[in-house]
Amino acid sequence: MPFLVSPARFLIHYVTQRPLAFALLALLVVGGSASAVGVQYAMKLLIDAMTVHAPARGAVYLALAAFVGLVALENGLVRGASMLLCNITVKSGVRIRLDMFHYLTGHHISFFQNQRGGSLGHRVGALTGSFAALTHRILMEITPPLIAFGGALLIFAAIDWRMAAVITLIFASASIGLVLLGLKGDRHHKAFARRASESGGELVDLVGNIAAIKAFGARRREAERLRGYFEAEGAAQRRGWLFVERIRALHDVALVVLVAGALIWAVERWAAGGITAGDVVVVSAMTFRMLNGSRDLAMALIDTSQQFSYLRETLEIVGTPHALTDAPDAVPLRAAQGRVRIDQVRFGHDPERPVIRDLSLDIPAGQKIGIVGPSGAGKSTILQLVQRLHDPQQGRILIDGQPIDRVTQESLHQAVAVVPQEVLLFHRSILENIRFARPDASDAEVRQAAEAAHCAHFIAALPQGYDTVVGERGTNLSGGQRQRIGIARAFLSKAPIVLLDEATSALDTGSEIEVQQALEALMADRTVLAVAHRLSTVVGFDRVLVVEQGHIVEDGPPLALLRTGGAFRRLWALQAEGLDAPIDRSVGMPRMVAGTAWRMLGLGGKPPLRVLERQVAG
Ligand SMILES: Nc1ncnc2c1ncn2[C@@H]1O[C@H](COP(=O)(O)OP(=O)(O)OP(=O)(O)O)[C@@H](O)[C@H]1O
Repeated sequence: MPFLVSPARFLIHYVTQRPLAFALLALLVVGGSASAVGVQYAMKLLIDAMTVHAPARGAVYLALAAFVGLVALENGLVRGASMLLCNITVKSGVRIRLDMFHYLTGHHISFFQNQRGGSLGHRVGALTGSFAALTHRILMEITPPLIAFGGALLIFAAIDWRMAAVITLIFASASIGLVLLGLKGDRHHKAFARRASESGGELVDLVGNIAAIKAFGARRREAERLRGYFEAEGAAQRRGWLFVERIRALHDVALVVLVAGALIWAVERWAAGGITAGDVVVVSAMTFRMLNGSRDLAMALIDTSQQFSYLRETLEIVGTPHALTDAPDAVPLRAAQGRVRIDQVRFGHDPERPVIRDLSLDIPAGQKIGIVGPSGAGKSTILQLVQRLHDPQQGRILIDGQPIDRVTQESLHQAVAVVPQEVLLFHRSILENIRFARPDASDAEVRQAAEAAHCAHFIAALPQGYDTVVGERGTNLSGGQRQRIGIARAFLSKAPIVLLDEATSALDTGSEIEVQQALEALMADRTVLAVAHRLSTVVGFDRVLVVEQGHIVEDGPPLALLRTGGAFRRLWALQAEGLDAPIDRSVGMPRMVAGTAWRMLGLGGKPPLRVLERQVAG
């Protein structure tokens, strides 16, 4: 979005979205301010009509009618402007936040990893606030005193040009002096904004980690830590606030002196017969109004400048160009079969230090591939590359013959279902959470997916069944239940390609059996790439890749690899030692996994661990 590059373009973009409304608003503001000037002049006419030697009732009532009429007009126009501004601000606020949500969610995943979620949310809200504040300041606080000043100048010039000149000088020097002084306080306001963002982010972080706070009995300790943030924010706020109050006080002193001076001068001129009593009233009223106006104008200008710098700072973060975009001629992916081809791919988060080196791989549609290897070898990165979460520095990836960087990211993500280790759930009902994978799915389809993913049983036991709200990030469900909801989503999505990233490694024995069964059902008829630490979970797959330092060091059917005694065999031997370990010593559930592997191998009867070992060892 090009308008995110500068505050001025941001403002202009949203003002020009509603040209008629803003034009009408400007008319109302100008009309209201001009009426306010007219009120002052009508007051002079009224006093003059009353203080001539033989007052004519008609002239007095005419002036009175003009005075009252203008007061009513001014108030009517100002109220109309306020109501219209309220309407525009609310509508623009909705639009800005939706635009920002759309833009933000287009950022690369690493953008969010480097930001605090709470702080980003705060900033999106603040953009709306800045737009509202700036339109209000410019239209309601800067325009009226400028028009009042122009009108007053005309009236003063009609009475005495010297007075007009003096008043101009006073108004201009008071406004400019205040703005210059006020801008010196900018550092206080910036410090306050920074502290407020820090303490807001800290609070969001704490609420997000409430389970850890309770688990470690850290409420008191964290409240003390939070006190530090709040007090620092409070001190910064006090410094900025008091700075503004000192400027206001200075202005008040100047105001008293200047109003008194103008009034004495006007009275002297009246005594000398130079001006009328009405002139005296209008001079004193307008001087007072203008000096007050100069303070309001200066404050509004200072605030506008602060809002601009805050807006600029926010846009620099939120408006960062997207790192990964759809190609201009991108078309939706037509993924019917789910064949995946990785062709000479080289990728590194830092291009100088590749994580994946010259990786080539052809996965026919429907094939199930297990990716194993030591930690940090690049296994998850391969899955990320297939989802186009990163673009390789060299080579390309194709799905059903279409390069994934030439298709829309949305269609790609719809063709690839991911079941991660930690399934992310929304604070919504189970039904909505499963349906998230395909919003147009009927209730019956959602239920079918849940049944296929072995969820139906535990959902039926929940208080409101499918309508049960799962709690923030699904905390009301167990890890295994969350995992099966993730699998139900993948079922519902009908994606021909499924990526499993350590989908079972965090589960206990009981959960793993259910999840494993759900996964087996999901994998049927789909192309599967599964990263697994537990080798037994991939022993029934068509093919296993052993990845080391971004290379494929072995590729073949798991049993054949086990017999040849290479890298997979070595990894297996290492884990097989754990198979005989007692359950409570083992991490997870080796015995159960071995059982699953036994079934996957199509071997009947009881899966004795040593027998399994011997079987795969040939
Ligand atoms: N966002 C990132 N920025 C920089 N380096 C990263 C990032 N994510 C991963 N890496 C690095 O890339 C390498 C491969 O990571 P990857 O997660 O693919 O390994 P893995 O084989 O899946 O490991 P594990 O089995 O421990 O999950 C690691 O050295 C890791 O530190």
